[in-house]
Amino acid sequence: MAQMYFYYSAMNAGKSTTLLQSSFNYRERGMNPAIFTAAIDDRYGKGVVSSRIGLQEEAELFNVDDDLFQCLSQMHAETKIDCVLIDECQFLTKAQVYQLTEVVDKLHIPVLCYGLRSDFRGELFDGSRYLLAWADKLVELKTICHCGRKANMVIRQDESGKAIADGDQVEIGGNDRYVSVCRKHYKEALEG
Ligand SMILES: Nc1ncnc2c1ncn2[C@@H]1O[C@H](COP(=O)(O)OP(=O)(O)O)[C@@H](O)[C@H]1O
Ligand SMILES: Cc1cn([C@H]2C[C@H](O)[C@@H](COP(=O)(O)O)O2)c(=O)[nH]c1=O
Ligand SMILES: [Zn+2]
Repeated sequence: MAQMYFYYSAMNAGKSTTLLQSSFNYRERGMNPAIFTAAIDDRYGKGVVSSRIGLQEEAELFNVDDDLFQCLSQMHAETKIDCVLIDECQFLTKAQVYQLTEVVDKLHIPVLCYGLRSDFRGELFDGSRYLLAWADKLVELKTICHCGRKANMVIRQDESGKAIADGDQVEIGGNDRYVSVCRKHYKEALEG
């Protein structure tokens, strides 16, 4: 039976790498994965899933207004899709997470979503909120803080490296703007 998976972590934990490994795995068995990533995350150029380890693959883009059930139904009717892989799934809307559950329940295609659980303020992203609520399987991917503990929080830094407490939820960036840390060091960084 097809299921929906949410692979979540802080930044720099290997989410994109794991997605690209899954894609390779499907392809080497002669199957056809459909890969999507957020249009707003253009760090490596548009329409590509890219991991820090150097792997890359082309991807379809999702915008907040896209109906992913309609889009995937159409793609599946043209060429059979064996699984759906979504990177940066924290940027999905509530409606899109619902549409992806329809892909699982009506089209019987497994959907594997990869993304952040929480933002730099420790708040859930909308996509993550509904994936945590509706996914069949929740899988935590781990990265480590400078102290050796599991890093489950992310600090956003200013130009001088100081932790920022407030701001827009979405600000695209990489290791230059964000650092994954454990909860203890997250609190210490914000307390200054
Ligand atoms: N050259 C490298 N060789 C092996 N691992 C690397 C290399 N460069 C980065 N990494 C590791 O890759 C991981 C980040 O992978 P990535 O898929 O980009 O993460 P995420 O999508 O979760 O932000 C980190 O654990 C980092 O240490
Ligand atoms: C914590 C946090 C992150 N983002 C952005 C920054 C990146 O563009 C992505 C996450 O990238 P990953 O390495 O693939 O995990 O999300 C953001 O907009 N707001 C935040 O609070
Ligand atoms: Zn720590």
